[in-house]
Amino acid sequence: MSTTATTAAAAASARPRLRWGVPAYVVFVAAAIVLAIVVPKTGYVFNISLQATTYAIAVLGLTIVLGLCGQINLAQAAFFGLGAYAVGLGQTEHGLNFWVCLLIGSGLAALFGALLGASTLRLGGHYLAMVTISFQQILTLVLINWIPVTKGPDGVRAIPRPAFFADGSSYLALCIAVLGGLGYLVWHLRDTRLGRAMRAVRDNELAAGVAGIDVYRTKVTAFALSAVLGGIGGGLFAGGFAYVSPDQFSFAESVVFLTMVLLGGVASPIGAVIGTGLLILIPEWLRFLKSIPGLYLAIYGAAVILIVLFMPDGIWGFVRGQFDRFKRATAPSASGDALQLSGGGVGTDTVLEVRKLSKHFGGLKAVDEVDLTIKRGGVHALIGPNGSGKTTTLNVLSGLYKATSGTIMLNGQDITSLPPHVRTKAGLGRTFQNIRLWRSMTALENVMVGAERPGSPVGNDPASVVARARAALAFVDLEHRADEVVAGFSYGHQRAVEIARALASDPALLLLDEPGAGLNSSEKVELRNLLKRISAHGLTILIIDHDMTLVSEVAQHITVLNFGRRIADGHSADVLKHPDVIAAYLGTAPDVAA
Ligand SMILES: Nc1ncnc2c1ncn2[C@@H]1O[C@H](COP(=O)(O)OP(=O)(O)OP(=O)(O)O)[C@@H](O)[C@H]1O
Repeated sequence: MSTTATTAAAAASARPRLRWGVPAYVVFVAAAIVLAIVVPKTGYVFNISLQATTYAIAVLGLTIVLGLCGQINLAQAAFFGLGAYAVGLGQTEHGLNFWVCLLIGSGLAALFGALLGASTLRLGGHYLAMVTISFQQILTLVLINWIPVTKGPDGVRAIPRPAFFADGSSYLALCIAVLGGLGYLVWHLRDTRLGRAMRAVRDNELAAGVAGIDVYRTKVTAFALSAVLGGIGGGLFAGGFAYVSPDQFSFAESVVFLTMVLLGGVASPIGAVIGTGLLILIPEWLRFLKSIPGLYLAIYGAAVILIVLFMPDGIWGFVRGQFDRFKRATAPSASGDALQLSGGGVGTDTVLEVRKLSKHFGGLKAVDEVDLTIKRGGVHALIGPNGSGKTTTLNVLSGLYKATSGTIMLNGQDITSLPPHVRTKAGLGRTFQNIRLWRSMTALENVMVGAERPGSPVGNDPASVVARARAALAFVDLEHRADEVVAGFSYGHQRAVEIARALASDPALLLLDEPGAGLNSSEKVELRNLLKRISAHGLTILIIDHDMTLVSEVAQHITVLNFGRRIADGHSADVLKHPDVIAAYLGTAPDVAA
């Protein structure tokens, strides 16, 4: 996803919830419905209004898949078409009820949306865009060529509207009500567990997986939801215009949908509605120029380019930015509760048992038959010179790399072949050498995702999740910055939020990859105190760090790697005096010992 879209999302994340927001929204939608019913409309105004309303529903879908989840979808017109043809053919050919057809159309769109989302298992970025374009083209070809079923290029005519909404005004009012309802749901989706998971996937997929989010399922869900909205919009479109044909659902229309959401602002459903309205109205406003060949298109194109150029976050992103400048800071609320860390519960005194773990990259043995036993409680350090295999070991432990061979047992459970989010559920928490926060989200939202991991002690109760996240932030002395977007935090504070996110998940074992890297001396003192506090709460830590002062102060046990092999293991004081360790750190070739 683009940086600008992320910035827009950041601005949206930072906004305080307005108490008058919901009533104002309801009044606005109600007013639009009343207008649709009472104001007499010519056929022209009706057509424009109906097109804008049904298109806006489909564009809302893009707010989910692109705005929230960061996945490109260039097939929204195909889902729109699926809904439209289901309503058209279902009623005219099969005598089905309008609502049943709308349901079938949305269901079909959801199914194909999920299938398209399934391709994200292997594809992303440009390749994903190509897959969505291919799907769009296939659907267009099917609509044109499968004549016995789709009626081909002639399209489907005389599509009826549902009873009670047969006249234009009431049908338009129905469409506005559906748009209003769906817009409300999409607006609130971002603050649900699923919405936070989508935003986490958008901002940093790797961190999302390690925080316990099923990244793949989240993307598939985003695609399916987006497609459902496309299907509903298309179904209502078909009923409204009574006629559908393949050219209405071509790739060009998918590009129009995408332009609409980018123009209005991808981060918000309001942006989707604004973008849709404008892209439908601008050509109408410029209609008088059509007598001069080419001029109309040139001005239309220039207007869109100028808006995108000067408002990179879309029109609504720009407007929000102006409002946010005058926004008063909200007073942080206190959690009241101290963070509870169970330390992984009871069981054997061994938290992690690693046997003959290897990770090879081609001919390079980055980790070579390493044994590691971590006892419950206390701090265990994994040290070694640059390139000795420490981070690779952590990546294999947390499931980011597949082990070449060996076994990993966490609390007696074999986790060797589990995906990252399932290992997190099993009790692993971790931070990264290069901080991986979700930068457009607030500190609180980042930590809430940690608290929401599957199997977490707070379950699904939103109030408990917030309370635990606040308690975790208080633990790292950052509760006063809970509602700020983390992109503006200092390096030290970002590290602390990352640790709070891992703590909130109540892990059995906390893996910290060079938490001291990049910190100044006072931040290092704070880090040392924090590690001691965590350890005092009974949570077991495996830490990688190059700062031997920090390691010797906090760790009771040290394992040393060199060239991917374990060269020493034991109590800190003994290991730091070990001749092989001294040789490895001074650059002398070691005698490898088990
Ligand atoms: N994805 C990868 N593909 C190929 N080689 C890799 C990959 N990741 C790590 N390596 C190699 O594996 C070896 C161990 O790297 P690793 O990052 O685990 O070392 P490290 O001990 O963490 O080093 P540092 O202290 O500098 O972070 C290095 O030679 C590195 O180049």
